[in-house]
Parts: sequence; C-alpha cells; structure tokens
Amino acid sequence: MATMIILDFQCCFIFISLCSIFSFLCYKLFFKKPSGSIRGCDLPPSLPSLPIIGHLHLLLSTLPHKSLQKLSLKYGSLISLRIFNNPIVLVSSASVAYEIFRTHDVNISFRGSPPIDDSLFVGSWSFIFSPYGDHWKFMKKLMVTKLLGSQALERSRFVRADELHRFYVSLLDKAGKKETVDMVKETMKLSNNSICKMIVGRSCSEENGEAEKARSLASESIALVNKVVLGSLLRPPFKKLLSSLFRKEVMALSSRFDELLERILKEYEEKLDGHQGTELMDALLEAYQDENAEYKITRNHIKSFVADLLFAGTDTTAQTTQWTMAEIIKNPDILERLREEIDTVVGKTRLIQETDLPKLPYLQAVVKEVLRMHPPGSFFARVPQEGCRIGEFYVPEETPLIVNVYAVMRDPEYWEDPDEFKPERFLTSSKSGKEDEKREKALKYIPFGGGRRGCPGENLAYVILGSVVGMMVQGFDWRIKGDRVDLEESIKGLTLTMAHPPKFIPVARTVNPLISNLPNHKL
Ligand code: HEM
Repeated sequence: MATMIILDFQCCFIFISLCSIFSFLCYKLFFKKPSGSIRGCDLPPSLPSLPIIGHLHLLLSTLPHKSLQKLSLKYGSLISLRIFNNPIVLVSSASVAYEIFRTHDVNISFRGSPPIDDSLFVGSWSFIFSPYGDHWKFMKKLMVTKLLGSQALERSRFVRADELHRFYVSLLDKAGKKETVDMVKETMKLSNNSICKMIVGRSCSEENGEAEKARSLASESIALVNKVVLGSLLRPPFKKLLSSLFRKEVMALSSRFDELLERILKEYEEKLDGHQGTELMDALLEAYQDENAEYKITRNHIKSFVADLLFAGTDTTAQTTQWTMAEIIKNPDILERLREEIDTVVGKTRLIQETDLPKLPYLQAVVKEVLRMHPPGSFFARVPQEGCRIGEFYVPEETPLIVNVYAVMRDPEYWEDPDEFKPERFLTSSKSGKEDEKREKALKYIPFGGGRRGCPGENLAYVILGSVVGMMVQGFDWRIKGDRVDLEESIKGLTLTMAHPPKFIPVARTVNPLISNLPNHKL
C-alpha cells in the first residue's frame, strides 16, 4: 500500500512537473509580450488579441489592408500586433511613413532573412531579400545604370515600342473579331516580354511554350510569396515551422525557374541565335566569370536576380493597367478628357510613344491616382536593425514594421476625399513647391515603397503604364460585358487585384491603323 502511495505520489509529481514545463514553454512561445517601455518611451499601443495566435487572423483576413486600416483609425497610426510570440508594428498613416523614411531609412533597409535559403526564389541569392550591404549595393548599381535608370531606359525604348506595337495589333485583331480582352493576361505578356528583352536581349519564345512558362512562373511565385513571406518576419521556431510547411512547393518552383533561366543563360553565353548582348547581362556575367571583377557573384545570384525582376515587374504593371482601364470606363468624363489631351498632343494618325508622356500630364495623373487608390502591393515589410524611436513610441530592434500602403494613401489627415477618384489632385503637385515639400510629398505617396529600398522599377512602370493606357485610349472605344464596372477588391498572393475583372471589348476608333514610329514598322 505504502509503495502504491509512493508510486502515485511520484506519478503526480512527474505529471505536475511536466505540466509546469509545458505551461512555461507555452508562456515563452505564445504569451510573452515584447519587453515594455524603454528609454522613456512606450511600445506602440496594442489591441485585443486572440489566445495563442495573437493577431494572426487579422493578417490572414480576406482583405487585410482594409481590416487593418479600420483598426488603425480606431487605435492609432502606429500599433503593436502579435503573431504567436512575435511582435510586429503596423504603420498606417502618411505622417508616420514620412517619419520612418526621413529619419530611419538606413536602419530600416532590411527585409528580414530569406524564408528558404537554398531556393532561387525568396532565397539567400535573392536581391529582394538580400540584406542592405555590399552585395545589395553592387547589384542595385548595375540595376540602375544598366537597366532601370532614366538613361538605361532611354537606350531600351525601342524594345518597349516594339512590344507596344505588337499589343496594339493584337487588340485591332480582337476588335475586328469582336472578341473580349483578358487585360491582365495581355499586359502581362507585354511587360514580361519587355523585361525579358531588356535583360537578355530576347523575349521568351511563344512557339516552344517558353513564354507561357515564364508568365506562369511569375504568377505562381506571386501566389506563393504571400505564404512564405510571413516566415521571414517570424522568429524561431515559427519561422522554421512555416519554412518546412512550404519548402516542397517553393523548391519545386525554384527548380522550374532554374531550368528555364539556366537554358536562357547558356544560350546567351553561346550566343546561339546570334542575338545582341545586353549591358546588364554582360556586366553580370563579367562579375561571375572574371576572377578580377570588382565584385564577385555566383551563377545562382544571376538567375535569382532575373527571377526577382520578372516576379516584381510583371504582375504589378498588369494589375495596375486593369484597374486603370476599369476606372476610365467607369468615369466617362475622365475618358473624354484623356482622349482630348492625347488627340491634341499626339494626333489621330500616329501611335503614342514614350517620348510623348512628359507632354501628357493628365494621363500621368490618372495613372498616379490609380496607384494611390489601388496599389498592387498593399503592404511591405522592413526590419529595423537597431531599436528606434518613432514619434512618441519605441520600436525594439528586429521588430518588423509592416507598412499598410493602402491605409497610408487613403489617410484622411493627408489626402482630401481619400476615397474619391480625382486625378486632378496630381496635376499641380509634383513640379511646384520647395525641395523639402516635394520630398515630404514623395515620402507620403508610397505605391512604390520608399527610401533606398523603394522600388527601382518605378520609372519603367510609369513608362509602360503611360504608353499602354495611352494607346488603349487613343486607339479604341471600350465596351464591357455586363452593365457596370465592379471595383470590389480581392487579394491574390500579395497583390491587390479586382475581384470581378470586367470583360473588356475593344472597338477600333479609326478606320486606318495608327502608324508606329518603329524603324522597321510594318503592319
Ligand atoms: C506598378 C508597378 C510596380 C509597383 C506598384 C511596385 C511596387 C513595389 C513595392 C511596394 C516594393 C517594395 C518597396 C519597399 O520596400 O519600400 C517594390 C520593390 C521592388 N520592385 Fe517594384 N513595383 C512595380 C514595378 C516594378 C518593376 C517594373 C520592376 C523591375 C522590372 C520592379 C522591381 C522591384 C525590385 C527589384 C524591388 C526590390 C527592391 C529592393 O529590395 O531593394 N518593380 N516594388
């Protein structure tokens, strides 16, 4: 009997000890709050959360940019959230966005560690995920001087003119057959081909299915990135858990990227099809092959760089084109004013070209207003390397800052009638005012992010969007199937898309096709 009592007591003791250890682990993992006030400032205020998961449900809601915008209007423009035991700070106002870029730009020029190290996409070779340092600076310099800076864009203008003309001809064909246009699919073709040609000197071939592969890789990576990007912001063990959950899917995508890009790269090196090299690819290969190069990179760095550019530049421009055409068709007055501007500046016989854009301020204002109201990237994240003071609050080091781009650009404190589509608001702004004011305005208008880690493709995006939308307004009248344009939103991957994209029907405006200024133009 005594032995049984001792055994029972031992079991009970072991059970209680295990329970205590388990509770302690749970507390450490799930409930431990970020440390309290530091250096006389408090952490940003928090809001009620769910046990264990914290505020994860808010980030995973159907339209997180909207639900978090609502919460920020109630609780403040800088609030603390928690995902399991991981603290996160949410930025939702134009003034806080301005302050973080003005005061802490270098400190917040990090995106967290890559979710899956050995993947070409979202891995440690990626430019997008590389820490702010020598590698990033070297690649950014190449990117600007050889591909995306204004002089490089001027040199590659004919590549995009060719693609624009091709798109115009395909729309004429659809108009003739009274067919509908899948706006995202068609503009993805244009942006994908343009970016590919600008990087490797040729677009992916339609004949052998290469082009379709490249487009579907870009779309799939966007759908997948949402799932894995959260992992880059979490601490172990959740980071590891998320990575292992999606590892198989990511690695499968990575090896398909690898297959496609290795083939393109080999062909480029052997110059099999006699194409001309590009400045960017020549410089990348030199940094890879030349022992005495200024900075050495690996073959995987090159492939990952190309994958990053296709991923970052394709869907964003396609979704924005679709939103723009939907807003224009929904607002006939805006369409009429646009057409008047284009007909006056460009005329009715030749096709619009990129060099016309500086003389078309209303067209530029329409595109800017679309990006303000429907930014394709409704969030971006940064991770401060040192603790920093933002306003009256303190954000500890390594605490991810998530910027709600959508909320910042509809901040009622800064934007008049933030939910109204009013392109005129951009007509007076950009050129007038003092330098400080211009800088402040730029840091509060953030569809392309901000600071040194802001989007390097901004200029390219504006010329593609301006010329494509300009061409569609100049060359066609537009009908849609159904009686109205529905602007309801949906989130696909990380991109803000239309929940019910209209079926666009083009009707050619002129009997004779518009003439393109291409050197070898034939219709
Ligand atoms: C409408 C079109 C586009 C939009 C709205 C857009 C938006 C963005 C945003 C919000 C970011 C994150 C910025 C930040 O963290 O501050 C970004 C980064 C980036 N974008 Fe874009 N983008 C567009 C087009 C392009 C194009 C055409 C390219 C190039 C072909 C491009 C290449 C990149 C790259 C490489 C980064 C990462 C920059 C870095 O980490 O340093 N984007 N973009």
